[in-house]
Amino acid sequence: MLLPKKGNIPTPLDVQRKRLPIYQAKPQLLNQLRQLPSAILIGETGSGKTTQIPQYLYEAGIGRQGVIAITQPRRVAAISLAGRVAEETRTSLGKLVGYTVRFEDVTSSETKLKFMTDGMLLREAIGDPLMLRYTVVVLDEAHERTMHTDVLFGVVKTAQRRRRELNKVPLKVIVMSATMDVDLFSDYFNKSPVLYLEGRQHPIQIYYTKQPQSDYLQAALITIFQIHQEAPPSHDILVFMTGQEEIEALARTCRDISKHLPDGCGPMLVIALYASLPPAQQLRVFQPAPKGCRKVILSTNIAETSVTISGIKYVIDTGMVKSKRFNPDSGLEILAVQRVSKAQAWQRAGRAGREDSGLCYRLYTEDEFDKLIPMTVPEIQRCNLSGVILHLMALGIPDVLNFDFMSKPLPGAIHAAVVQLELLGALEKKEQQVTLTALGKKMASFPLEPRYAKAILLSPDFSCSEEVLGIVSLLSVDTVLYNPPTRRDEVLAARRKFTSSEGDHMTLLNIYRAFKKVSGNKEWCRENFVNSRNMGLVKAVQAQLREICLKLNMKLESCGSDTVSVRRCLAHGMFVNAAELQPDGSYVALDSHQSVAVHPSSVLFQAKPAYVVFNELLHTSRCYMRDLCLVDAEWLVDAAPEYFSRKLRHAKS
Ligand SMILES: Nc1ncnc2c1ncn2[C@@H]1O[C@H](COP(=O)(O)OP(=O)(O)OP(=O)(O)O)[C@@H](O)[C@H]1O
Repeated sequence: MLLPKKGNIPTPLDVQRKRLPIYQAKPQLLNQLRQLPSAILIGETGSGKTTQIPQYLYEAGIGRQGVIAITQPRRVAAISLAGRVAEETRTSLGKLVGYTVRFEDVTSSETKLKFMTDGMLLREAIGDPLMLRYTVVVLDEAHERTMHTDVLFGVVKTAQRRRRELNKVPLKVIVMSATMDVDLFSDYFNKSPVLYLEGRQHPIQIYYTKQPQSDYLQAALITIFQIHQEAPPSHDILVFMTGQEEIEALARTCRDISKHLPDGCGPMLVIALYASLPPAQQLRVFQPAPKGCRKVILSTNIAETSVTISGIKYVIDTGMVKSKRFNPDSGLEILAVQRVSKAQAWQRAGRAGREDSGLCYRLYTEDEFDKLIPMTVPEIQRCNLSGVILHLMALGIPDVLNFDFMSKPLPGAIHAAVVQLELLGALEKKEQQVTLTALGKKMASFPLEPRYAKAILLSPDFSCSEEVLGIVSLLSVDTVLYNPPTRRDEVLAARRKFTSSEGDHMTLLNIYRAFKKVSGNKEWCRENFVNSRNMGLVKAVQAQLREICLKLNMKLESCGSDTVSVRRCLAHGMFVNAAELQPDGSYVALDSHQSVAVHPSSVLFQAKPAYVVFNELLHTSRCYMRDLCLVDAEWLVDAAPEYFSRKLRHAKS
């Protein structure tokens, strides 16, 4: 039962639902959606697309034979939206309305409206490529163009076509966003009609800076406190920034400053929000601040789309985002801070004005805004594709190299991914035909990058599965260490106990072992600058990975103090990211021959070993390798003999 029975008194939520711009269009929308196999739906942020469309469909009996899936690029959105829709339908979460995200499934056999991350729907499709459980798939926030969303577009389109051919229950596809390239989407989904939703509920005032800002963090800090001094305390602030370290640092500064404000300035509750926070921690942003206290949320782009955080009146947009870029010539993926697109800027502004009128301060000039690219470049055109290709092969897509991508990956990127997967032993090429090997099939069972999956799968050969599982779990979480700049000497002293001359992976493993020895004792974590929340998440990830290993009948052993075995195993998984020390003290990435440097945060910053493997490249003033592990050249040659005999010779010549 979704709407109140006749005679029931409408609740404030019912009243709110009816005030949404989408409500006016409901009969007409349902009429069209009932007929159309696919539709593109465009409506302003906050018009009610995500929360209402699934309910409207269900109420009207559309797709009732199965489940209506609503995908979101981010888990925090999937969880909070499911909560909101459950509330609106007056049902308990997990019954009629549920959600599925990595590590969490809050659904039951009764669930008909299922919010999920696009990655989860993609994983489900491995076991059920026709998606027979679902009658409708709503692809929300399609403009985000994450790797998963783009692959999902193709997978959903294929499932829809195959179901028609096989005379199965049809699959309805609805693609939604406030900001997208409608022609591109419409063409891709067989010239689907585009439905436009008129109007927005609350106005949003946009302000630009008069001059370009050289230091957006400083500008953000000043803006936060200007608002804090002038606006009523119930008006909360949401600030968009680029990453965890920056957010934690600004949060500390805000907390410090807010202790010394003049009388008349109320208290401030500063909350950080970024992807690697444990889910419970992320959901704190949705709780109201105590009365008289202003909530200031410092967030990465994870709060950019779909979420409604009640109380937010002000949005401060630094205009910057940290995202990946891929160079298919070098095969290297780089994480870099860059300007947002116009679509992202509009989404950010759209987080204000959800419950009332809002204000958005853009910390850049109007001229700078005009120069932003209109749409975010799809991830598929700027990331390493090896994970996607592996996934598509596991889905049984016959001709992966010619997969029907909405936007074609860069020429060379697919080739680079295939070469990488061949090197890892996941694919074989026979007469132009690429097939998944037995190892590749196993690699695809892990929700991890192929190189980590490979290291885990090889770990029984080195009798070090427990250690490798621990390390991969540690790497799957943003950071488990606190590095407060004001307490640098204390941090260094505390870290020294765990520092391994064998590199960052082994150092992290030492810390993780010590953490487990004291059973995660909070006091110990504080003294050692360890983030106990993130460590808790590491344990959860490890448990999930262990479960997958057990399903694959792997023998999980610990190698105790034999760290050489662990490093050998890592070298076998991560050899594509290897670098060699040059006579002049610099490093060269062996795959691309690009010049790279050791990041100052690495324990190997001073040591300069001859060979290392690294996790990722970070591009700031230079191209830095982050998270390094000391390896022997012999192990690299062992891992990929032909490849390294070529590479090492080339690097030396
Ligand atoms: N968790 C919530 N708490 C309070 N109000 C909410 C919540 N979720 C949604 N709303 C209300 O419902 C409105 C519509 O939200 P909905 O997410 O459906 O919009 P949308 O059109 O999908 O926007 P967007 O494109 O920004 O995701 C919001 O503007 C807000 O007023």
